[in-house]
Amino acid sequence: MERSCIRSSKISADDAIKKFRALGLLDTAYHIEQDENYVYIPLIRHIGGSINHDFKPREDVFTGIEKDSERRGLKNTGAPYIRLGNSIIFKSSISRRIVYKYASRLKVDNIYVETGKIRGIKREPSLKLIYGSGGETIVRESGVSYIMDLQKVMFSPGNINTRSKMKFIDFTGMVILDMFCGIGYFSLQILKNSRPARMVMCDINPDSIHYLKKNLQVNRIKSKVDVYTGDSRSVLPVMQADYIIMGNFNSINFIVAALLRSRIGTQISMHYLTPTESMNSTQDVIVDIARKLGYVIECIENTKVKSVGPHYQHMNAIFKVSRIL
Ligand SMILES: C[S@@+](CC[C@H](N)C(=O)[O-])C[C@H]1O[C@@H](n2cnc3c(N)ncnc32)[C@H](O)[C@@H]1O
Repeated sequence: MERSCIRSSKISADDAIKKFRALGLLDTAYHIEQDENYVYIPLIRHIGGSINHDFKPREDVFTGIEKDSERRGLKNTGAPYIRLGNSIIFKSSISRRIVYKYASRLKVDNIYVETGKIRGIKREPSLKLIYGSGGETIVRESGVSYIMDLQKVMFSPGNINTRSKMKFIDFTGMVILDMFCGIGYFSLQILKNSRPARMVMCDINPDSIHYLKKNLQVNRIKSKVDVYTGDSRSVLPVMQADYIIMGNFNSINFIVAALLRSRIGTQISMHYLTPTESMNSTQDVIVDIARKLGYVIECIENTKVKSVGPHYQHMNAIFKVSRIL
């Protein structure tokens, strides 16, 4: 259905959505949509700079299912779920008798229910398959296909902006180290859009490495890549990287391994979890830790990725090594 909307670049979409929600202009009856380059934010009316876009109404799925289910006296319709490619994940249990309706209306192959938290350092999801045969899910995002088994490896839809941001940076000719590569969340965007001289990738979860290798093939990556399975503090080779990606909430515990593989000018993109009240100061603590280890680093960017629960923030800071003492 044609609606007014603001077309935003992926990098600024989060801020724009927040702004229009705060102004009461976001039309929540429609899905926010995206294509290769832009995010389309539905608005309740025309404003300066808005354009028309064909949106899918949110109610389609729910109204139909709710009507059917009410007639049959069934509960938990309209339960929150997230969609990842050809699969959906319900946050809480749902009557098995209406599950197939979601499958047919949303045209998905697999339906899972979250049974607990993401487990351990390998970040293994706790998902129960309640519809379909499971196995591989394919998520297409910003021109990259991510293949994975959602019961074996995690995929955070909330990190979309940080992943797609990678495609706007030119990494041509650089040596990149991805210390927690997973299935290639960040590095596939880089490899698809730039031609680094070398990409060294590591993850401790063998299932992630299995899907990473598959994703490198499916996305026809031609650059030189070296893949390591194990703890990035112990299995990584001696090297000097131009850019280091640390996509792990505990990256602070890996700072020695990262600094040892840096040189003057290296940029380190570090993800970390911090209490909300420290979200603008934790980066200074990291600078101090590096200093004590003999590395002068400066924080050149510190951005919020997403809120994690009511009191914590997932942040991404970029540090530049300016001196080695
Ligand atoms: C939070 S996940 C990455 C999520 C991802 N950034 C996204 O966008 O969805 C962190 C990854 O670090 C890996 N990991 C944890 N400890 C590790 C270690 N010591 N060495 C290497 N990889 C590790 C996990 O297996 C997991 O794949």
